[in-house]
Amino acid sequence: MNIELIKCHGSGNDFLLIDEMDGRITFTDEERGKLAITLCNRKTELGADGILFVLDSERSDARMRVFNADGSEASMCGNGLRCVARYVCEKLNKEEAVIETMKAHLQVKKQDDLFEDIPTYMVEISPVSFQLKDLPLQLEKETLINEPIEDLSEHLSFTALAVPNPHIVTIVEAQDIHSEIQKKVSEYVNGPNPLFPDGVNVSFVKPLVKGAIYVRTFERGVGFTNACGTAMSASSLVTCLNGLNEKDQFIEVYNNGGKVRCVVHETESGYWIELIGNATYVYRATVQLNKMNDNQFKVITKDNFDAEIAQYAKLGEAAQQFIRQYM
Ligand SMILES: N[C@@H](CCC[C@H](N)C(=O)O)C(=O)O
Repeated sequence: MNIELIKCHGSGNDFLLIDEMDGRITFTDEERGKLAITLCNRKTELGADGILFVLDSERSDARMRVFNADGSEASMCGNGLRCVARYVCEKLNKEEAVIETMKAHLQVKKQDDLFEDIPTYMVEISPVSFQLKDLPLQLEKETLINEPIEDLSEHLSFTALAVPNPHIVTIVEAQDIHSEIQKKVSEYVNGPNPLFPDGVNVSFVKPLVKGAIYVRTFERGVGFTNACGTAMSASSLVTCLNGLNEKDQFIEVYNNGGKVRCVVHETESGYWIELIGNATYVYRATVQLNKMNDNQFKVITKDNFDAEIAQYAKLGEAAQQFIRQYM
């Protein structure tokens, strides 16, 4: 079978986007997981952090399902949702839309370009929960806010939250960002362990100046990525709770793939976060897939979005220059 796909990224967190909306192509869940393992493999011509499947939705404009590179399905993906937002808005010729995800129907909206000629979208990150059962994190307490987790580290304090995929966030000094500790902690909580039966995304946050933070994330089901949208949203919220940033104000979130902008809101029903950033297309490809032969595949056509790639490289360089001043 032939599959048409778009390689895209949000802050260098890259995905293969496959449209199942028009019914010409559809997969079972088992096939989606296997496809993610095969096509996301970095040793192949494609390679990505995950696959975004775009499907029809009964209530919303479209539905997104996200599979990590290891074949596991995630309940949410912020950077991926921006790419899906662009794809769906352009397909339906709309400026805004609602996308169904595993646990919520979320607003997405085209924004003014974050940087010259960079297609930019806002996506809603919600619901947010601090209940440990929602991650899950198996500790004898209901929440964990700025507290050590004995098995992980003697000096780090973590906040656990689901947005709604699971995250732990710690605010650190530059030396912790550059040390091996994040890798050690992340591999522990994403391997067989008594605390996180489903694994967890692990973010180290370094405040840069008021209104600007740097976030590095080890993603469940992937490993270290250039950026993780839900993690940057969760981290922005945690910095507000710690008095480092303000609600309802822009927080510039720098990462190894560029930067996004978050705004934390609190309403009667809880917190939600605006995640604003690029939705960049890298190439459009046709892939010939042999399902009968272990998903072996061949890339038949590949058309690069050269102008978009070049423009994003400028944003990436400006972001890295900013980070270097403070780290
Ligand atoms: N990269 C994503 C999150 C993808 C899912 C995550 N690895 C998980 O398993 O929860 C993002 O941008 O939010």
